[in-house]
Amino acid sequence: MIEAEGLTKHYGSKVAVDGVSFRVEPGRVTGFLGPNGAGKSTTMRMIVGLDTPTAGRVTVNGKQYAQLRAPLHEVGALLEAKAVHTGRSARNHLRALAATHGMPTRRVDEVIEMTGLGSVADKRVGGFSLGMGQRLGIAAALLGDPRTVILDEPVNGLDPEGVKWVRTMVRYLADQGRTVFLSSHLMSEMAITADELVVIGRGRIIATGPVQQVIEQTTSSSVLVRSPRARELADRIAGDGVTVTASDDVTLSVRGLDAARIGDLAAAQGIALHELTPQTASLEEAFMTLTADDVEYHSSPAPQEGQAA
Ligand SMILES: Nc1ncnc2c1ncn2[C@@H]1O[C@H](COP(=O)(O)OP(=O)(O)OP(=O)(O)O)[C@@H](O)[C@H]1O
Repeated sequence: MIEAEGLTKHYGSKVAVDGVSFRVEPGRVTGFLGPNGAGKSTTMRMIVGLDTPTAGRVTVNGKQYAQLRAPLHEVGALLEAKAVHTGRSARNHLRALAATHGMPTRRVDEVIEMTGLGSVADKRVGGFSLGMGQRLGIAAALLGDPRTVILDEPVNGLDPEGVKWVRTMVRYLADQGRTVFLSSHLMSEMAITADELVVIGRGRIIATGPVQQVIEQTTSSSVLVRSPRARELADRIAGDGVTVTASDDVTLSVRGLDAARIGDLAAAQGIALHELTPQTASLEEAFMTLTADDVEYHSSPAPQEGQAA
């Protein structure tokens, strides 16, 4: 279990993480989701003691990282998808890590097996593809058989097979009862991979909870309506809690009323409908809605939705 309380990090005048509180439970895959620069890496670095909080605290199984007696058995982390530039083989790289931390050599063979590195374990790490490098990073994170696994953007730059492998791996680790916390800036990926979400923007928590719940809370569905008397219909139904956007003379997008109610209201007015289609926002749209005000740099100004014509 990871618990953050009012966790804050300033770099000079820059507020990278701004009073975040959240819990990451064991036996679940928890996605840490946010746009670039949101504060994910900084938060993860604080969890494993690589950065010191300016305020607040974060604990793993009730203790701050520095207080853990055997940190590598408690927490394993893959923090940067950096290639290991070494002429060593993967096996020797892992053996060196294991020896440094007093772990048995047989554990190296186990993690090589777990991460599917068997066929390349004796090849030079310097020649590894990004995908193989990620597997090696995960193998290193798992060396201490940690109860908590933290992976920063583990699927970044991977091909579809590599992405699928990471997904299967984190599920396997969570099913073993471990706490699994992985970051991503991709909602679509997290929706498939994670059970729970912690969504962050500009250093602040925007949403937490089961994936489906976060999506439903964010996704405001609308109804596409076509009618030859669209403007008249818009005037009749727009009002408290109902937003009507006209894209042309015959087409409306209605929020705040379901399709059946719009159909009934139109029928009561004798207004013919040529189309009545519920629209559900995609996952990416839900994420964009969540983080719209929180991305550090907009590539272009966010479009404004117009009110009823
Ligand atoms: N060492 C540092 N010194 C100054 N500013 C930093 C430092 N590390 C991070 N920042 C800033 O803090 C903010 C949060 O960065 P962080 O890397 O934690 O975000 P992130 O969500 O992991 O994004 P990304 O996916 O782009 O890495 C950014 O504005 C970043 O520029």
